[in-house]
Amino acid sequence: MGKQPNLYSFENVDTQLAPNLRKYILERQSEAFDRHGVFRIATSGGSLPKTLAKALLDPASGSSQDKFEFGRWEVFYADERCVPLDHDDSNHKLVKAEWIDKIPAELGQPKVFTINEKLIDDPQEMADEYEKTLVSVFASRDSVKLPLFDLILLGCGPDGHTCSLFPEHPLLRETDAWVLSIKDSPKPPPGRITLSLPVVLHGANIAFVATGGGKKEILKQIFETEAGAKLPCGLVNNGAGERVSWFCDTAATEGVGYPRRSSVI
Ligand SMILES: O=C(O)[C@H](O)[C@@H](O)[C@H](O)[C@H](O)COP(=O)(O)O
Repeated sequence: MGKQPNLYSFENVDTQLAPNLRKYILERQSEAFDRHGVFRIATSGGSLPKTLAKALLDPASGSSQDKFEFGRWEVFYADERCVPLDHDDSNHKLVKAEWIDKIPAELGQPKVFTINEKLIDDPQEMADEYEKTLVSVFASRDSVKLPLFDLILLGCGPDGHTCSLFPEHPLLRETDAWVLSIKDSPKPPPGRITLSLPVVLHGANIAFVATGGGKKEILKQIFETEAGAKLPCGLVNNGAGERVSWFCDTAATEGVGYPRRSSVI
């Protein structure tokens, strides 16, 4: 398939998608440790954290020799809602409840970079501060043009959005800032911060997780139409090519003509 994104499609999420996603993430972890001794990931919210939890923590998903070393992970948010960290709309609250809080002590604890909840009324200020956090971790903006995440884990909205980058929104044209704010998100809540498209495209690896029949129409558009290629998910596919992998179930890929793979090699 050359420089094209990989589209993996599995009959079953628990017994097939999760173990394959586990294998994929273990490989990315090992590459990252070789690269710089830590594994830097960014994650979205939505339905992703629940599926991710199955890949990361369900013993049925892999052999005991293959271990995640969470103590060497740094976890960032690809997008976050401007709400307190204990609010039901918080992506951090969801991610924490789904897997971070469930990590067995012997596997270590990741370092998690949350938003500053004191800034929830000022999304731009929050985005600027989160960008400063990235700058402090990924070195100065002067020397590093874009932060290099080892893995960016994303969802795909029914309208083709990803992170909090929505179709035809002016934020898609932002080329300077690493972290952007949005006050008019079509998906509630309206105030959010998000990684910019150039930061997402720069990721060493980008994985989408999209499951269920509710995703099939948008996947057909993204993979098969010119209009779909211009949606945020399509822009990631086109901009990052073979660094992009989609982990889907057959309900989501039904009718998609693009070549599908059934296991991570
Ligand atoms: O804050 C959010 O809403 C998410 O981070 C968002 O980017 C999500 O990943 C997509 O909307 C897909 O969500 P679903 O997987 O629930 O459809």
